[in-house]
Amino acid sequence: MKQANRENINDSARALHALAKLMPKLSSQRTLMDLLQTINHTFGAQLSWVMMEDEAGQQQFVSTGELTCYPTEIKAFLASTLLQRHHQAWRVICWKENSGTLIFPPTHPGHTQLQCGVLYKLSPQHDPCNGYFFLGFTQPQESITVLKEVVVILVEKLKDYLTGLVARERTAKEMQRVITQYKTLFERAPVLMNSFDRHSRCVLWNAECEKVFGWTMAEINAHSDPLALFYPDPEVRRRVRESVNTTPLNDMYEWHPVRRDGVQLTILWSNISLPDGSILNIGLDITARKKAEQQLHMKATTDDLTRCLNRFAILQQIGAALEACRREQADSHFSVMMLDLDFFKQINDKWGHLVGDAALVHFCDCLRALMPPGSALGRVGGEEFLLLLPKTRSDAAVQLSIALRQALSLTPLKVGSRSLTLSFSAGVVEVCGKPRDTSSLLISADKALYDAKRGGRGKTIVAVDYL
Ligand SMILES: Nc1nc2c(ncn2[C@@H]2O[C@H](COP(=O)(O)OP(=O)(O)OP(=O)(O)O)[C@@H](O)[C@H]2O)c(=O)[nH]1
Repeated sequence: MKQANRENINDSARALHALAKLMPKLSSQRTLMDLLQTINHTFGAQLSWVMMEDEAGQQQFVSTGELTCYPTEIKAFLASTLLQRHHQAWRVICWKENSGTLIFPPTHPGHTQLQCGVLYKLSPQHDPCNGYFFLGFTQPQESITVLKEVVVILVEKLKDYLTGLVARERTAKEMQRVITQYKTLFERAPVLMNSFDRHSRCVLWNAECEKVFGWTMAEINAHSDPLALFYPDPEVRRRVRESVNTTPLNDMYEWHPVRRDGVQLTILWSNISLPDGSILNIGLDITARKKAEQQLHMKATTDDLTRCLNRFAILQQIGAALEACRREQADSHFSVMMLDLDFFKQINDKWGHLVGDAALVHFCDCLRALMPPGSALGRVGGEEFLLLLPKTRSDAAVQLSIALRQALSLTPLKVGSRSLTLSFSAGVVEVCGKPRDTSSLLISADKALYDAKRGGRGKTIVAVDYL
């Protein structure tokens, strides 16, 4: 009897010693599986498991040891009549023998192998750490009642870890949810989003970027200077780099990066420099919108037949030239020439309306070929045109009209096998010093043109009254 008591005391001492050694290892840095393995190893157990349930009813089951067991077996065991009957009452239960018959079905090796076990109910329901802890042995444990007490102390300590674990998992889940949300937003947003680190390596490149530019992130990073793929001109690259701001801007800047196939795009970019030296770029591809706007502007300012400016657009340009002259800007003198095809009604009547149209186009083509850079041609009426010649004196304008007459006679309009030589009259107004307004300028040009017509057509007259 004394011998048995001494052995019991030794067992208790061993168990307490093991517990003391184990305590420092219950570090929150380890995984639950690691912890259970350490517990098994410390107490010489062949099975340990933890079954936990969170507020959402989601169960987590971790088991380790020489004996394998599954959540279904444990659930059935926990729901067993005995445990349910004592649902409220018990905190810790220990089985001295045949605990395997309670837990495992007869076909499971653990059914006969598992002898002793201690089951601990972690906390009441709805506690953040709600669940069960089990420690089992395949060998009979003389000191099982001592182990039961040791498990009580152990689990109290373990609970701190498990509570932390539950909180960490909840935070991790929430973070994962937020990350997934942002990732989805980043990936699927119909805006361009990318980021480059401080070594100019692309670290983020969303699906819209790949779709719009045609490059994958790997392809971009294979290039020594990824920015050069989009902006081949070093000067433009320098300006792009300079545009990066440390704070997000309300305004976005318009840039014209090149697509993989060489097509130039119009993108509105907001480039933000982040504290770690990386750059986040958010952009909007407005290439199609810009093109539509340009087409609309073209339509609103161009004459359909001759492709020169329409009345509204050429008068606007003449108005702007007068305005510059009014502000006495250097080199703001200019000439305006009003041109009108001679006997155009007869061309229509003799050759037909289509040939009349072709004559108008031919006349404009010949004139365009001679126009100095910066000048503008507009159609103001049926066969009447206005030519704006910046920094041009009236004698140079007259010379231009002479050159045009030569060109028209050298290259008559071909109509089948026949040729049609066009003739025109013109009135020139030179503007320098303090000008008047557009309408008085046009009246002067019109008068000069009228004089040219009355004087026999095919000539150019300079309006002297305007000078
Ligand atoms: N084919 C064609 N004819 C046009 C167009 N617009 C105006 N016309 C015609 O141009 C002719 C202009 O005739 P007029 O104003 O008498 O001038 P003109 O015959 O050139 O005579 P002068 O200017 O005095 O030399 C008219 O018959 C108009 O119908 C056009 O877009 N296409």
